[in-house]
Amino acid sequence: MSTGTLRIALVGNPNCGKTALFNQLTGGRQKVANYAGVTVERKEGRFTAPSGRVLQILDLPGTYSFDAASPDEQITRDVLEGNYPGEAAPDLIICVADATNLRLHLRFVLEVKRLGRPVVLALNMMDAARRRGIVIDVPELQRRLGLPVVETIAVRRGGTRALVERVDGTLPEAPQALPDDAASRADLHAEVRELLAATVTMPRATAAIDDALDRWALHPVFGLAILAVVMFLVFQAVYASGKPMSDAIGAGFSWLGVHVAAILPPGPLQGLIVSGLFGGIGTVLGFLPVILVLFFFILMLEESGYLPRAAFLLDRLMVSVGLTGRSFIPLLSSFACAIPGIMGTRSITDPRDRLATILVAPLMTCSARLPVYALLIGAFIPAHRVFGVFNLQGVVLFALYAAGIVGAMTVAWVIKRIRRDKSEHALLMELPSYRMPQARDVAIGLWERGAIFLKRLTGVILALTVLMWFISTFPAPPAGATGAAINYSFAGYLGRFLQHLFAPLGFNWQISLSLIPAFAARETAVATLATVYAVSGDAQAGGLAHALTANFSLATSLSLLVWFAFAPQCMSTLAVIRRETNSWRNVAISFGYMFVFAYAASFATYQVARLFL
Ligand SMILES: Nc1nc2c(ncn2[C@@H]2O[C@H](COP(=O)(O)OP(=O)(O)OP(=O)(O)O)[C@@H](O)[C@H]2O)c(=O)[nH]1
Ligand SMILES: [Mg+2]
Repeated sequence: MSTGTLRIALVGNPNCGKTALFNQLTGGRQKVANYAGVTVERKEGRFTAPSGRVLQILDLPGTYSFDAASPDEQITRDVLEGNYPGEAAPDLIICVADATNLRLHLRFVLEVKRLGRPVVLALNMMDAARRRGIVIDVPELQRRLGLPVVETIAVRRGGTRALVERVDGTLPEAPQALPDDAASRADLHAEVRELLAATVTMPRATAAIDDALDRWALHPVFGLAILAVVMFLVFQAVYASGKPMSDAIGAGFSWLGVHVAAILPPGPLQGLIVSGLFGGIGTVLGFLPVILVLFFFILMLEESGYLPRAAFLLDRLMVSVGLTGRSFIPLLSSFACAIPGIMGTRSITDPRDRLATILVAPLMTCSARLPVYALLIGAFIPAHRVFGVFNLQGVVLFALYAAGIVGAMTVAWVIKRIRRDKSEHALLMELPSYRMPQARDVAIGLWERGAIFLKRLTGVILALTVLMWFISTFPAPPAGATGAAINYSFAGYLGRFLQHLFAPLGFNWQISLSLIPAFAARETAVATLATVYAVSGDAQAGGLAHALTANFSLATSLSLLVWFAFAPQCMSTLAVIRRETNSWRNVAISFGYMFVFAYAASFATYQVARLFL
């Protein structure tokens, strides 16, 4: 048996389970979800096969055809042909096909075969195929295709054994390379039909249970009602289950802070630990459960197969404002963070639709804003019941998310008005089968989210918080000063300077100051307010929420919530816009319109709220 690294690429139609296979083989933790276009970048992993040979596996974005139309499909094609910069063509291609949907997937298998490179076909999702009574004559398929064919179940432990054995053996012989042009591609349909007739017995075209569910989920009226109820319940659940856990953690840190303060000698070190670390970082950390609960629901939706249905339902609405149904999933990913959302737009073929989606994605409420929202809502919005069942705080949170969505639709509509090309593109989107979410995938997703949050917390947020503590504490007030010490610090001066700009929005100098680090990482606004009020001694009794109610009016707090809904989103998002669109102009447009939008909306909110509240 030969040694040395064998380089293997995983290819196939979107949503056939390539990434699930990759994770199973390499122990990786890449994102798996039940819709097309999850993977948009090449990802590499390796493992050692039983023979001792190292296998290097490349997970690639799904591809419908080599007529590569979208940027992510182009990557796949370049890698396979050895045209990807700095990378030789792979030694072996594992072509993955969804066994429940061979009619669609076999066509791509034939295209891959024409490349004339060694290929193994993995018939994945065999569990689902068997459940539906689909019978595949594997030896016959293998003979007709002239390629080794193995069955796999990527989501089951041991479900890839046959594949590993095949790949670990001798390299299959390369099929004959054939020219790849439009005329010969047309023949592929006939070839697929023949193969199917000879090797696959389908009891029925689609699963009866999917059809029954879709009659409701895709219904033009009930479908939308179901979608609205699902989203609304998610936010209620986030509030009902996440908030008590967050409060408990927050209370734990205040308690710790008080006790640690008693041990440490008074002085700057005590200040840094109590105000900066326990006050600032502890407060932000408290919001981890809220974030995880939200993601739990998003992951369940992603895995169940419901999301593409929602995209389908909303397509008409999205097209009418100048987006496409394809924008739905990137926009939904932006609830986590605009960065993966903007990268997810790579699966949108039309450059114009893609740019519109990139420009509005930052208006979706990212999880970094959740601590800011939760803090202000907790401090200012009473936990009344609405209609006896709903929590008013949950309703306000839902409204803020809705404001982001409505804002995005409005901006997209304006973009549509401005541009000259008004053509619309029909949505051709595959609806995957409904699936029970896999505990492992949900766990991986939650773990990743938690890790990202903690990494931010101990990295950029910690650094900014310490910096903010420093400028709030130094220079010390001059001898004989009468005001609070913080008024004489750098932070005091800087905050008061910025307040000139933000006073019309009802922001005091502390808020104005907190907007600066928030531009690097949203959550830091919370940490900064916590630190600033802790340094000035206001937050000691009753915690930050108490200090806020004592220092802000309800009008100010509403204005601040609105600001965070629309404000120019963080520096890293702007950097990704620059990278993905390769244009500084788009960065400037994005920053500029969001600043004006947020300023105007907060101004209106503050002035109106002041009149009525
Ligand atoms: N029942 C079953 N589900 C599977 C199997 N393999 C993958 N899945 C599910 O299929 C869905 C798609 O899996 P992914 O691994 O994200 O698919 P992908 O091919 O990487 O998709 P793209 O990155 O969009 O091209 C997920 O919901 C998986 O849990 C399998 O063998 N059996
Ligand atoms: Mg994938």
